[in-house]
Amino acid sequence: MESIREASQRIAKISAHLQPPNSQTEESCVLKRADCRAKRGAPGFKVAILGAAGGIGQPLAMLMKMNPLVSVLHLYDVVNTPGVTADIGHMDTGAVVRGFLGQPQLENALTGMDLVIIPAGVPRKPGMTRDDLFNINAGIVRTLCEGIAKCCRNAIVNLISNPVNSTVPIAAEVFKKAGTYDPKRLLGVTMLDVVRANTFVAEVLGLHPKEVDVPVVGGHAGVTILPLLSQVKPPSSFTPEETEYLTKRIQDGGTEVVQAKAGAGSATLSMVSQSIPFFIFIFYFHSAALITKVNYKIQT
Ligand SMILES: NC(=O)C1=CN([C@@H]2O[C@H](COP(=O)(O)OP(=O)(O)OC[C@H]3O[C@@H](n4cnc5c(N)ncnc54)[C@H](O)[C@@H]3O)[C@@H](O)[C@H]2O)C=CC1
Ligand SMILES: O=C([O-])CC(=O)C(=O)O
Repeated sequence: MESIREASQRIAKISAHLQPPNSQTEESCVLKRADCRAKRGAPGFKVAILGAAGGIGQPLAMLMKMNPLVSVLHLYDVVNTPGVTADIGHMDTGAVVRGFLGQPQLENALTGMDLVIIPAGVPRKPGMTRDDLFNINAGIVRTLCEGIAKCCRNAIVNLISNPVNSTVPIAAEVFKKAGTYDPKRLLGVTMLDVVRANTFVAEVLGLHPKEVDVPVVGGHAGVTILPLLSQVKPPSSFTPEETEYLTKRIQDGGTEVVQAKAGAGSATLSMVSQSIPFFIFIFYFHSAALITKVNYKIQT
């Protein structure tokens, strides 16, 4: 009869793929990556998501894996990246997916990246302002940006972690200290304010949201969010009541979701919904150098 030890070994071997020794499951595979006919280096952008196992990180990773402009996708988090990487990695789209778990793997996650997107950190709970997240998220963003300055100094950096009004300046200071700061390559992601503004204004005007374009300027917290209702396309006029309602709803949109989720986090799906158009915009208009690189790769 099979000993308990042998049975345990056999079960461990069969289920090895469920708990890869690290995010790269190479050790547990019969066929090594080097033996595969598909080689790396397909044309496209190399994208890292830091905080990839979270409420924003997971759907964002899925959409990035579906994006034909992305050739390599690195998923980094301090928890759960093996599972998310295995899941996303089974999608039958072109990008090569690799997972990285914990601080010791941060540098590998960042090396060679063209675009780094950061939703790492804690979301707020009902009763909190975004500023209440500062003490925790500032330190997280600082550490991640120090890694970026060291490992991919020319990458475009998109900060999602709140308070965006403060995490962007923190990142700027880290990059200035490292001598890598380029204001054109550091962006806070506030697209959600535009998404909400288009939705709410369209509702008031009785139009489809895709027919409406509402410019929103300023920051990403309460009264710093400034919808320019006088500049709405198509040109529209609003009653004082409509102006007050729209301004308040757009400015408090994040709080509306936080309260509705009742402690289970903040906006994730609406946040990610416009990410692909936003990041395609970034790919094309914020980095001529990257586009040149991709064109070059496609031609060779
Ligand atoms: N800019 C915007 O429009 C929006 C920003 N946010 C912000 O995005 C952030 C993330 O939100 P969710 O994804 O909902 O939160 P979440 O808690 O679901 O996910 C955050 C992820 O970050 C990871 N993390 C924590 N410390 C880390 C570290 N040192 N290195 C790498 N990863 C780390 C966590 O393990 C977790 O997987 C929050 O700060 C939230 O306020 C949320 C919605 C909209
Ligand atoms: O409000 C929050 O905490 C998350 C956020 O930034 C948003 O939904 O706009």
